[in-house]
Amino acid sequence: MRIVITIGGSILLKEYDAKKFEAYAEVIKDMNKEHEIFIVVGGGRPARDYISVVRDMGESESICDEIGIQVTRINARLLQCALKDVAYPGIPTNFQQALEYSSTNKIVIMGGTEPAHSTDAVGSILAEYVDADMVINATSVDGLYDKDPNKYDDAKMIKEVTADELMNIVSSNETKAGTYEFIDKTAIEIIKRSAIKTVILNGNDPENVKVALEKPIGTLIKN
Ligand SMILES: Nc1ncnc2c1ncn2[C@@H]1O[C@H](COP(=O)(O)OP(=O)(O)OP(=O)(O)O)[C@@H](O)[C@H]1O
Ligand SMILES: O=c1ccn([C@@H]2O[C@H](COP(=O)(O)O)[C@@H](O)[C@H]2O)c(=O)[nH]1
Repeated sequence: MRIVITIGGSILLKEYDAKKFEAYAEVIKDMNKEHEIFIVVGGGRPARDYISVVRDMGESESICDEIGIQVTRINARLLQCALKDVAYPGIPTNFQQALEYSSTNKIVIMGGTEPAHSTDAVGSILAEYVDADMVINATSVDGLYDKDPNKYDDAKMIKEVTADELMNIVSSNETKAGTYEFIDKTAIEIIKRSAIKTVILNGNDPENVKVALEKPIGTLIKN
């Protein structure tokens, strides 16, 4: 299978050390024996911190997004370091480059592309562009809930959802730089039109990404 894995910066940089990058590198190398893997890395806390500094300077949301993109590319570079020579040694800045780099049979890792969406959208567009079979979105919660589980104790997890239902749940979310929480609307629109199987799961344990290939885990976005 051709698989796009999006990994939240919130997971990789939770402890600010090499361990999570190295743990992901092992899982990705293992999956790469049987599958063709593309990775998209998010910005996490560092992206939010930098965006906040630039916003305080009065810069536009697009400039704030651009700073966020730079951070996602640094995070992608860190994962590339952990994967060593099984990863392609460049970070694509667009989808055509990603496809070109993949022709080397190396694992392609990228961050953001252009302003006004999150790396979740990058993962969905990349999956459509390279005709992937599946997207695995590794985030910091077990999956989609009917409301933010970090704010509401009674939030209930949802195991399956359509793109339209998901859009309703996140419809009130903000669309400012660094605030594309959980999943953004662009990502959902692409998932809907491409109909590529997408699973959102808890990536704090990298092994969960492998589990998604074997059995239901997290939230499945169905057609
Ligand atoms: N309905 C919801 N279901 C699940 N999580 C939600 C929901 N609404 C908001 N959230 C929040 O979304 C967060 C996960 O998304 P977030 O964008 O922080 O992480 P990420 O995509 O994994 O990483 P990053 O964007 O930092 O690279 C959770 O911490 C949770 O609090
Ligand atoms: O293609 C992209 C990717 C990211 N951004 C901006 O960067 C931050 C961090 O990315 P996350 O995926 O949310 O971790 C994001 O909030 C955007 O502000 C972007 O504009 N375009």
